Amino acid sequence: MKPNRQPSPRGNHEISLTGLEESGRRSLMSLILSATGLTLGCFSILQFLADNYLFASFELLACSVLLWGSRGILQARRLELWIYLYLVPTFCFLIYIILMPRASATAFTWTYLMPLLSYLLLGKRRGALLTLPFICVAMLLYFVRYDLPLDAAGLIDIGNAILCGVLIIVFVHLYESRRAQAYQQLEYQAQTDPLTGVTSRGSFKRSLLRAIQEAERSHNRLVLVLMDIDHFKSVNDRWGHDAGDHALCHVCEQLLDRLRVTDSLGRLGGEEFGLLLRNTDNASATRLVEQLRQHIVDNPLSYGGQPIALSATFGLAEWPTDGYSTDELYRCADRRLYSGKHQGRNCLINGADESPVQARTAAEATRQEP
Ligand SMILES: Nc1nc2c(ncn2[C@@H]2O[C@H](COP(=O)(O)OP(=O)(O)OP(=O)(O)O)[C@@H](O)[C@H]2O)c(=O)[nH]1
Repeated sequence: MKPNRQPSPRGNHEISLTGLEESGRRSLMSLILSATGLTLGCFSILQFLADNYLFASFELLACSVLLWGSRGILQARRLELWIYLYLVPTFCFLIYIILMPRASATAFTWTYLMPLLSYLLLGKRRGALLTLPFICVAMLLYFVRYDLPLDAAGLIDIGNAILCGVLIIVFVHLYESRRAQAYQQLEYQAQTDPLTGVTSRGSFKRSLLRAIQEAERSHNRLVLVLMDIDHFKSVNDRWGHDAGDHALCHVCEQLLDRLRVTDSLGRLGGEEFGLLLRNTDNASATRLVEQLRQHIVDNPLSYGGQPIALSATFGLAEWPTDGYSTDELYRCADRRLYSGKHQGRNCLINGADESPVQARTAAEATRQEP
């Protein structure tokens, strides 16, 4: 029943990846920076007590930078770059504490943080790519540094260290795969109207905002069209709610058949839809919407072998002529849509005089007749 095709790319998936997922990563990164900063703060006190002043001062400095960064990262522009700038020096430092002159024999346990941090902050693929070389080097250096005997006790020590590291990597890899899948599903559900499969209201409005921002930069025009199916209540009343649901999907299919891949279609609620037509002006959009309107009329829904006639009314607003902000543009298209409803439905209103395009076209044709 769902239309299986949406014009693509819709822009919304991009938004989601840098939206839901990124905001999660951002707050996680902030938390990790605070935790690392506080840990280093504690260690700097211990280093001071151990008269290791140089190291203590370095840790205190790093602690201040990290605590400051934990706030800054919430607004930072290039999140991924900052993640690498945090992870690579941290991993180098974790390796260094295995090698430093008076290092504790248990210092290598810190290397187990590597897979956790990189998978959580970079995801599965990039997390694995960053972790593996660092953890291999760390293990190698540890074994060289401590020269473990190859008797039973030494082999058990080596086995413990390696097995624990491998298990952490496997678990974190599995966890991150599941988490990424769950995020994708969540994003899809948040962006998609479950009945028709077209973009949801929230996602459509975000697309409109982004399209306006892009149009501001590129000095292109764009058109917002609001569409409402006519007398939809009587479809439900006469044929039943299931027929109404089929009618909604059917209309979406008719629209998607004709839209360009750069256009977007969203369900704004009930039987009202929004069309976002990028890089186009009022005149070209009017031609397209007229075709869409006619296409819906010409293709009634076949339900249980019976044809159900459908039609829709459209209100069109062009950016920036009819409104500059999303709200202004939306209000203008909405006013025209309801003006079309009052003027008899099954029509398109595209201009300030608020008369249906069809009526004007027919009047012009009559005037041109000899
Ligand atoms: N089947 C079905 N009906 C829905 C859905 N969402 C809203 N509706 C129905 O859509 C109908 C909308 O009715 P009205 O707002 O009166 O609009 P209309 O009958 O289309 O009249 P006009 O818009 O003035 O042409 C209501 O009966 C809602 O119950 C849905 O998801 N499925």
